[in-house]
Amino acid sequence: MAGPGRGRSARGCERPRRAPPGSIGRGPLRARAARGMDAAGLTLKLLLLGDSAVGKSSLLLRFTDGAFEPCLKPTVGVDFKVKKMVVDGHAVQLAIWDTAGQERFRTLTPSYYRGAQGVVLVYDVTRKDTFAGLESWLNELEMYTTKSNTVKMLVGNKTDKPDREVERREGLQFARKRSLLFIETSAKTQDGVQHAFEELVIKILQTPGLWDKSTEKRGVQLMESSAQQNKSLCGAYCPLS
Ligand SMILES: Nc1nc2c(ncn2[C@@H]2O[C@H](COP(=O)(O)OP(=O)(O)OP(=O)(O)O)[C@@H](O)[C@H]2O)c(=O)[nH]1
Repeated sequence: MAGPGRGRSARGCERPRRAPPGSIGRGPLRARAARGMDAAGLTLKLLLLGDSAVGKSSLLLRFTDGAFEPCLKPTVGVDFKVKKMVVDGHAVQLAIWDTAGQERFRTLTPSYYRGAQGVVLVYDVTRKDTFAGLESWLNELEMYTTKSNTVKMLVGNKTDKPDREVERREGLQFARKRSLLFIETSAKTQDGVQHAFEELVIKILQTPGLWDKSTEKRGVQLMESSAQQNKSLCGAYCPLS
């Protein structure tokens, strides 16, 4: 059965994963938080969730660096990247958390979820088990999320591959049933990737109470030591100094 941490491996390559230039990478977190609002405007916390190897890190890499790596190793613990964008005239800074799909690498679960305004829930359209696992991820989300109105987007990834096991209409149906935004993507060809994050941010900005100043005090400092990852993950805001 699929679900948090139970997805089968679908990588087929073992080359070590390198952090791309400019990335905060999979090692120690190097970001420092300041205040909730800064010159870049508002900072929003987004999470990537889904079974192992569905392409969460690849979507993040494509979105933040415009790159794709055919051989990525599993995320261990948590990765974190920042991306600035202007959406509907609003300058926003996205603090995007990439979580490990494999259970054995998931050590900080409740902290990931705290204060997230948006969640990208990813499955692989060529692996039915990752689609079946969505319910477990939604249950986990319900258990740990601290905001009742967190915006959720369902993403069916790897549409470039020929061996599809989940049809678009199945994804759409599931998303409708669970009140999720929905889009299909390919991190490889970049199809739909920018659109997915833009739509999510637009919806967050349209949701009253999700990003207003009352949550500004939640900003915390992210330390350089990897040991600190356990203790000081972001709240609603994670601005960098
Ligand atoms: N063809 C194709 N391959 C992809 C796509 N997205 C990711 N991959 C490949 O799928 C494998 C797994 O991708 P990752 O991005 O590491 O998956 P993940 O969900 O972050 O995995 P965990 O870190 O274990 O949770 C990698 O070898 C990627 O290159 C895609 O859109 N198309």
